[in-house]
Formats: sequence, structure tokens, C-alpha cells
Amino acid sequence: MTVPAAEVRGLVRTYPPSRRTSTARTALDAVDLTVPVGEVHGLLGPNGAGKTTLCRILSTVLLPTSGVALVHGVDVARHPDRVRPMVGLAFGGERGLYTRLSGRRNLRFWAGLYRVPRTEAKRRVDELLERVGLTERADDRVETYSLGMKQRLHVARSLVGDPRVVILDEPTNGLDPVATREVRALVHELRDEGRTVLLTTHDMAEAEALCDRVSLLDGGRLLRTESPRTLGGWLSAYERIDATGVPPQVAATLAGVHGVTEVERTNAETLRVHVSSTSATRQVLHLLLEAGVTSMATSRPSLEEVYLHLFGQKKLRV
Ligand SMILES: Nc1ncnc2c1ncn2[C@@H]1O[C@H](COP(=O)(O)OP(=O)(O)OP(=O)(O)O)[C@@H](O)[C@H]1O
Repeated sequence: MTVPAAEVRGLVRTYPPSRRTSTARTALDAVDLTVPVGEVHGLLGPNGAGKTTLCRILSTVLLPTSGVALVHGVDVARHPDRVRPMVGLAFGGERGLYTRLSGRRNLRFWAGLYRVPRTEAKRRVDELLERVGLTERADDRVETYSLGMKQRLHVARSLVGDPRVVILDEPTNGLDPVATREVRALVHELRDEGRTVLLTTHDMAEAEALCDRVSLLDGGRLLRTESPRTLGGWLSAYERIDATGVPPQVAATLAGVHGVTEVERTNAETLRVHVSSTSATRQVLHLLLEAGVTSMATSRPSLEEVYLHLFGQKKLRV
């Protein structure tokens, strides 16, 4: 069997209490995950799910508390020096960029850290600048770059060591549609080159556009790994129907409809019905019309609400 690009078994990471948090936090709770070579794998989850922690462990920035994390079969905790050259990590925003230096100087600096020989570094940095469309602005200070340019520089930085595994933490967060498209095109290129890409996102559309498979994380637990198509199918079936002036007996009938996951009053007049299938939506709308209710609207819940509902026993947040 071929060795996976990333493999995680029973991975636990606990953060001890700090000045910010009075109790210890379990950021990863017995996570198992296998990412085959060449896959674009999405880590999808709400804030605090543990996505960044997993990326940091796989890129040797952070040690696991227990369990095993392997990159191309090499243990990140035992042999970080062997793992490091195989992994390129890109965080979003300004983290990790020297904003008073130019893009070119940033990349040369990183090439030095990766011990790329000088002449090779010059060539590689020029190539990467060209590749991410920054050649013309290469000698300007990074602080003058737009968010999209900084993001592309991050991707370039992650590639300086010619890694087999590229880890991108929220690569398109805060970008406008044009910049988003550029970064996504870069991710496709990385896959076409045979690299493995692990990326984190809050955004299902992003996961669908980029990933071969997606893992849902919540509260440090890996809930499920699926193709984005399967996930998209689940998500599109979820809907909320807000209706005003619903008689109490009709509300009770709605609660009994197969596929209705919750019925709640959001205020004195409005009833919110959560459904998890398109046939349930049709039936609820039909029952409301039959009861003479004319004021109703449907909307999509947030991704977070949906996967809490899909996997967690927690209540939907509205
Ligand atoms: N340095 C730290 N010290 C203490 N707790 C931390 C630290 N870093 C993360 N945590 C906690 O660990 C949990 C997981 O955080 P992590 O940043 O991995 O999640 P995330 O899914 O990447 O979230 P986000 O989407 O907000 O970046 C959270 O409860 C967070 O508060």
C-alpha cells in the first residue's frame, strides 16, 4: 500500500490554562485522518473547531499531546527535521510576513530558512513571484500590498522549499471574488503538479470548489470525511421556514412532519421551522397554506447550524 501524504491516529492536543483561558482546552480530541498523496483535502469547521491546531501539528510548529501524526510516513514529533522540508505552510493575513520588507526579500529570507542554495534561491524566488503574479510589485514593501497580493505571497512562501504537502490556512479569507479566483487557480495548479494540499475553510462553497474530500471538524472532533458533493447534497436540503400567525395546533402538526428537525418561536408572532429535506419543505409550506398562513419566507441556515444538526446533539443556533 502506498504511504499516505498525511496520516493522523488518535491525535490529541490540549492547551494548558493560560492568562486568556482559566481551564485547559482540548483543541483536538482523538482525531483519525488519512490524506492520500495528490488529494486536495479540506478541513471545514466553525471557529475553534481545531483546524489550525491540526495544520500546525502537521507542519511541526506544534507538538501533539498524544497520538501520532505522520507526513509521508515520517513522525512529526520524532523527526520534525525530516518532516519540515516536505511541508509548506501558509497562514492568512499578515501573520508570518515581514511587512516592511519587499515580497522578494520575504521569499529570499524563507528560501534561506529552507536552506535553498543561493543561486537556486534567486531562480526559485523569481519563478514563484512570476507564478503568483507579483513580479511587478516584487520590490515594493509588503505593507503596500492588497490582501489578495499578501495571500498570494503566502502561497509563494509555502512553496519556497518545493514541498510535497502544502497546508493553507484559510487561503481566501477576506478576499474579493477576483482574488479568491486567483488563489483557487493556484490551488488547482498545485494539485496538477501532484502535490497534496490540506486547506482549512469555514466556507462550503470553497470546499466544493477546491477539495476532493472534506473533513468536518467540530469542538476538536473529526465528525466525518466526505466528498464535497455528498456534503453539498446534505446542506442544500437544509432550510428554515419563518411564518407569522401560525395557529398553535398547526405548529404541533408541523413538528410531527417527517424531516422537520425543530420548530421554535423566534418571537411572539413568528414560528421558525427547521427542515432537513426538500420533501419536508414542500409539505410544511403546503400545511401552512392550507391553514391560511400567507406570510412566510424560506432561508438557508449557516453551515455551522447545519453540521451541528447533522452530527451534534446541540440545538440549532439562530
Ligand atoms: N495558543 C492557544 N492557547 C490556548 N488555547 C488555544 C490556543 N490556540 C487555540 N486554542 C484553542 O483551541 C481550540 C481550537 O483552536 P483552533 O485555532 O485550532 O481552531 P480553528 O478551527 O482553527 O478556529 P478558527 O477557524 O477560529 O481559526 C479553540 O478552543 C481555541 O480557543
